[in-house]
Amino acid sequence: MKEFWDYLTKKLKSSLTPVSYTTWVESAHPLYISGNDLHISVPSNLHKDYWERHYTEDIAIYSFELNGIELNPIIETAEDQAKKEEPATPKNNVEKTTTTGHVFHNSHLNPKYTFDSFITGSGNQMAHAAALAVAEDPGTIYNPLFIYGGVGLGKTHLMQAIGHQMIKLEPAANVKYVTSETFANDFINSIQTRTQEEFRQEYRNVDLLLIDDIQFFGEKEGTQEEFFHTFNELYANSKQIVMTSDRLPNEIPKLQDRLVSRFKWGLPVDITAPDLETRIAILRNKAEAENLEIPNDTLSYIAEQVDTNVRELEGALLRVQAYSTMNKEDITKSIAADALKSLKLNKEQNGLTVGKIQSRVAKYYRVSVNDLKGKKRVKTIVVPRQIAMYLARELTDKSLPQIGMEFGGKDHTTVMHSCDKISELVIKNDEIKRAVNELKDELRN
Ligand SMILES: Nc1ncnc2c1ncn2[C@@H]1O[C@H](COP(=O)(O)OP(=O)(O)OP(=O)(O)O)[C@@H](O)[C@H]1O
Repeated sequence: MKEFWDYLTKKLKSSLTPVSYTTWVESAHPLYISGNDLHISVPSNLHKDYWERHYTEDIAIYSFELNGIELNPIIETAEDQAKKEEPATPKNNVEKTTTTGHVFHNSHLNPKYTFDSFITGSGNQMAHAAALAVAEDPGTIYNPLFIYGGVGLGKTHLMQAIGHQMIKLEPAANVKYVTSETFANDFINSIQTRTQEEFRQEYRNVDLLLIDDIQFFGEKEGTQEEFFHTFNELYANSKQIVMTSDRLPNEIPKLQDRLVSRFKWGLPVDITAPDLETRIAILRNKAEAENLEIPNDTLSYIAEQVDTNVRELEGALLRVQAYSTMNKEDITKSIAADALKSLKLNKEQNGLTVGKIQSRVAKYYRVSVNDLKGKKRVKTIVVPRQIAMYLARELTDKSLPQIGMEFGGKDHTTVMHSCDKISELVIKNDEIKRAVNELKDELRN
């Protein structure tokens, strides 16, 4: 089995890009041969699907080439194996390495956002595999691909990596990346300048359409209508569509049902916050790219300080770098601690807690803190409760579920809805705007 596996992987390696090889092949392991069946272990259903579609024939051909037997692959995930009685042989854990380097040029894509520079970990493994599958086989299986998750977790990076990879594999491919706002603005401009036909040509003649932050479509009826037709046209022509959002399609307020249902046709994959090991790997990769010499204990220290968001993690590294340059000292754990002290203080907002916010808001609106934490649905309590949640989100670094917990164990979607509602009212309603500003000033001092 080992001889065949070495033979197979060598063959596959010569025909795949390094990132495809690492993702699909290195993550798989042969388990055992029973009769002519070769059992292979893969990390997820996505990998399974990929192996079944791409390598079944290769395995038969190469096994025949090597020793005259046509092996038939049986691809299994850990779940499949757990369901069976057959004991699986232990897997070798192949460590994953990534390299930085490739830079491609396309006016809409950030050259840094490639698969090579994207570190995978438990929070994004599924999204990464789906993105790579789409880049290699656009418009076929996962169409549309819908990537969702919290702020700064790599959605844009992954989405653009699909664009780069597709251009790399198919240089003539027409790839278009836009934010949902740009799409909306282009559409409005086309109406004003009577160039709707050009607009349609531009958006409907692409091989891959990447639309970032689709949640902002919610408010815009006309744009949704136009996007509906763009979507249908691309879909009908088997062109790939990839979207990102901070939430699932059905959680986007005011998104038309027909779009919600279309967005669910393909595959929704989420990205969650990276664990400590992934954060360290991201920092190490970034440090290498910037030619920074940083000891491992210091990288771990920085990764421990910032646990919510990759953008902030990168910011922390830059801060440490700037601090060490300013003080003309090498980057060490103690330099990192000094550099991040102010960041920590800032984040703690001079001891501002959700509890404090609740008491101030309760006092302002002459309701009780228990009312804010409770379930009463009367307007005189609902609005202050929503404002308190909004301020907790704005002024502390607590996550949506953490805030929900402090409001009597409410769900994170309730907090999200409250924050959206108040963000909207702050623009439309002068009274709310005044209250929010006064409370913010009071709480900050
Ligand atoms: N897994 C990762 N490996 C390497 N870099 C990453 C990873 N995840 C995120 N980043 C980096 O973190 C930064 C923020 O990522 P990105 O802009 O893609 O997040 P996002 O989820 O689209 O955020 P937003 O919700 O604000 O649009 C980028 O510089 C990106 O390169």
